[in-house]
Amino acid sequence: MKLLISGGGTGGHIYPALALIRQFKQDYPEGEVLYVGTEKGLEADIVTREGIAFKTIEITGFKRKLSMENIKTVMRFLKGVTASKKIIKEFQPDIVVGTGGYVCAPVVYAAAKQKIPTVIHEQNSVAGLTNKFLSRYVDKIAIAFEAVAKDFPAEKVTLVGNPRATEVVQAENNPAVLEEYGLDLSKRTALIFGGSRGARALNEAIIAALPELAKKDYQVLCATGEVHFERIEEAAKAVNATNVKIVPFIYNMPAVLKNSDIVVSRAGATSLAEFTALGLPSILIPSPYVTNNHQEKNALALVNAGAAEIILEKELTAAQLIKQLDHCLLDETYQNKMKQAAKQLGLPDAAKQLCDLVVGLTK
Ligand SMILES: CC(=O)N[C@H]1[C@@H](OP(=O)(O)OP(=O)(O)OC[C@H]2O[C@@H](n3ccc(=O)[nH]c3=O)[C@H](O)[C@@H]2O)O[C@H](CO)[C@@H](O)[C@@H]1O
Repeated sequence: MKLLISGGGTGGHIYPALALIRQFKQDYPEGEVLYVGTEKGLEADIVTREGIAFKTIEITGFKRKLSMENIKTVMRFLKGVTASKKIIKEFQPDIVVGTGGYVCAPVVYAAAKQKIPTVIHEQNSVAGLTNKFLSRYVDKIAIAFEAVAKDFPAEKVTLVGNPRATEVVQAENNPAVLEEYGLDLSKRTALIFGGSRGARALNEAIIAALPELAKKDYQVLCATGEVHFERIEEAAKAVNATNVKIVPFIYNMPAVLKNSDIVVSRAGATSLAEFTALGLPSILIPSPYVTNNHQEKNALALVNAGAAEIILEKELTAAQLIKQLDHCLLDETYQNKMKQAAKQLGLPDAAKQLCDLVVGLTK
């Protein structure tokens, strides 16, 4: 059986694809997989590290405003469809899956036009532009939040959750993983990251919080994203914050998540699926720069259940961040309540459900 999968731009679309691939390989050891992404997206780094066959096409996303750029984007989309058809012809997939991000638009569209069974996975509580476009052409739409069902044709929709949830739950627990980052295993640990590419506002708050954080008896691991890394690392050194470790990106996130006590992050859907699957308390700072403010909606699903706290970006200050961090980390009863509430929301068998849905279409 041959699975062609496409999705990318950011980690939130890539990691669910990788989790599906892992499940597929487990269930069908003879199966073949090809991943199609772009050269510029994070997938070019993340997918190739996993040793998965990887091909690229050239494509850019639509701007919301009418512009010359969009005319070029339409041209690139059509070129992308042609390139995808070529890849499909060579690989001869039995099924094609898209996990979001603009790269999967031409790939999944080309497959659907060639009558190959197609599935898209929507991670968010609001449909992304690419998935909305593709929903007309695909056979099935797998979703992770009940609330997004209304954005799609009802007869195509199945609730499966996010396959990355399964992956983090099944990942081997390595309690010593924090030592790789120079952290102390006996201390409580807060993990901080602004989605897969880092978030400027969160990074600025960290810089301002560093002098206070340096005095805490808990420790912090902060993934800044490539762009902001050096500046923050220097700021941590300047205040001698030895209990705060700064890295650009964490490649072994499942193990790190399993050994953190709390996480501070954006409210990307894949991250939230990980936190809830593991029963990990979180403080969420939704990105206000995303389609239909979907991260705030994602976040509120956790906040309303008592699994997370929220800080709106416009209210984010170093003092507010430290206040909430102290509360969640130091009040054990409260922390345990958050853990239980988070776990209740987790859908840890999502990868199996998605894989069965995908393979079921080929029969
Ligand atoms: C700005 C933007 O458009 N963001 C979207 C993007 O976010 P983004 O790509 O940030 O997505 P998520 O927060 O959902 O997922 C990030 C993924 O990257 C991993 N990770 C992150 C940092 C790191 O150092 N190492 C690492 O492995 C996380 O564990 C997670 O698996 O896709 C999500 C899922 O469709 C959407 O909900 C977000 O709104």
